[in-house]
This record gives sequence, structure tokens and C-alpha cells, in this order.
Amino acid sequence: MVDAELLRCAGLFVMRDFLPVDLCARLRDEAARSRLHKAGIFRGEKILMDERIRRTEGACLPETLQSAIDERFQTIMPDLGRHFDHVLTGRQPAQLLAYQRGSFFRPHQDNSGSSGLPPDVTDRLVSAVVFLGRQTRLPEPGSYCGGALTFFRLRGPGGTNRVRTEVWGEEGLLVAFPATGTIHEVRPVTHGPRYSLVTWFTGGDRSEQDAGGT
Ligand SMILES: O=C(O)CCC(=O)C(=O)O
Ligand SMILES: [Fe+2]
Repeated sequence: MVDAELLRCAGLFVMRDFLPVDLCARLRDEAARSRLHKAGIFRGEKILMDERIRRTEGACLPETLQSAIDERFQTIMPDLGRHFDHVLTGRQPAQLLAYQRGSFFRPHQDNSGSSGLPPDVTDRLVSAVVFLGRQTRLPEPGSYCGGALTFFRLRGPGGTNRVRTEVWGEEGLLVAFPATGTIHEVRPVTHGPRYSLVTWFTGGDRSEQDAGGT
């Protein structure tokens, strides 16, 4: 369940079927087979494992699937840049994430701009999340429950301020948002696993480029 219009109205970039269902299924299979490692959070230069804030695991993204994913992200880069008023020139390697029952990621922004963070974080301009599975209210074969990607204080229709906006996963759905200032969380998964791909686009402001151009 995603009200794409609502998210668009709040300035997010939404694309259904960004990845084809067969590619989503292959990625889920790979993640299920892969050795998983605990994913951390940045505190200054350090990566901290704090399971009160984030309980998520990372899986290996096989090279055989990497090029298909890169190609898809590459195609939307100009549109994303226009949408968020940036000149996007690069992208950080996509991460394949696995959330088992009980996993979550508490409210955070992907680039808080705090001093002392490594360039990997401060370079992030636009965050993109791709859902590889489907969220349902009750367990169904192949679905997950809980785990809504929840945004806080998004602008609503008519300039209202929505307290919370939930995005329920659909296979292949992409949601992109500014890496700085967009507070979001992954609600606890109650039936899993939930799989997603995340990546960050980098580059510069349009205005900076215009000022520098001749
Ligand atoms: O898995 C998701 O849906 C989002 C993950 C996330 O917010 C992050 O990795 O920063
Ligand atoms: Fe995030």
C-alpha cells in the first residue's frame, strides 16, 4: 500500500516497477543464500553496531546482478537530478539489506551533515530505496509483515504537515528522497524476511554548476 501521489506531493520521487519482478526474485534468492553481516550506523568516522538503533543485516550483492542494477540506476539519474535540483554525477555501490523478524532501523537521516562524518556520508545527496518484496497485513507466501518505510513530517496536500507517512513495499518500487533532512525509519518486521536495496547519489548543486560554467 503506497499512496504514490501523496509521496510525490511531498516532493519524493516514486517509480513503480523500477526493477522487474524476476530481478527482485533473484536478488531475494541471493540474499537468502548469502552470508549476512550486521549493518552499523555512522558515529563520526566510526561505524557503530548499536542494536537499539539498527537491527539490519547486509548481504553480498553478486557481480552477475550488479550490472543490471547499475544500468537501471544510471537511467534515472538525469530525472532524479532534475527532480531534486542537483547535478548528479555518481552513485555509491548499492547495498542489499535483509531484515529478519524483529529487525528495524530507528528514525534517522542518511546524511545528517554533522561534523566529523566521513565523505561517504557527507557526499550523499539523494537516497534511493528499492523494495524487493511485498508487505502484507497478514503473512502470505513470499510476503513480509511490519517493516513499513515510515517518513516523518512530510509536507502533505495543501501545505499540511503529515506526522507519519508509511510506505508498504511492492516488488520493484523505488522511492527516492533528499539524503539530508528526510527523517525516516524501517518499522520492526513482524514476519520476514524483508529485503531492500539502498544506494546514494552524489554530485553537486545546480546553482554551483551554473556559477562555475562559462
Ligand atoms: O531498507 C530500507 O527500506 C531503508 C534503509 C535505510 O533507511 C538506510 O539504509 O539508510
Ligand atoms: Fe536511511
